[in-house]
Amino acid sequence: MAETELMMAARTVREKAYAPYSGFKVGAAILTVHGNTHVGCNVENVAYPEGTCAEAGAIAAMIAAGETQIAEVAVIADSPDPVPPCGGCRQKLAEFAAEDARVTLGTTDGTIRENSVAELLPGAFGPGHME
Ligand SMILES: O=c1ccn([C@H]2C[C@H](O)[C@@H](CO)O2)c(=O)[nH]1
Ligand SMILES: [Zn+2]
Repeated sequence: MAETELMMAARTVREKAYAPYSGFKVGAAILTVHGNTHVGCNVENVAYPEGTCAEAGAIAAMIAAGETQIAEVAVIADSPDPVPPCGGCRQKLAEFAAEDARVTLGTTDGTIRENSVAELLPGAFGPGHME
């Protein structure tokens, strides 16, 4: 099956990742409910915990562009199996995406896996828990 435009956007931004410490480049692309695409890549730091994930970069770009509603997400890495977002990124995605929003995880060789946001973060902490 042909790769989606969203995955192609993630594939392209992945090349720009700054990952000299892990050598593991990741690209992420967000499609918003308004039909716009925002991309991000991982940005590492010599102080390792200061590094940021590709998903976080794409979310930051979306917010900087004035949008808050994620319709779909694509994430890509050069790995044997599709790499799932880390725990922190699952919570970040849940902040801006409906539970049924699709997250497509891909490898550079074309394997994909699809999950909803709710599948990635079941029982998510949300605003309702603070009422
Ligand atoms: O979903 C993921 C998983 C990992 N990474 C990055 C963080 C770090 O720079 C490198 C290795 O963990 O991959 C992401 O950007 N997104
Ligand atoms: Zn992450």
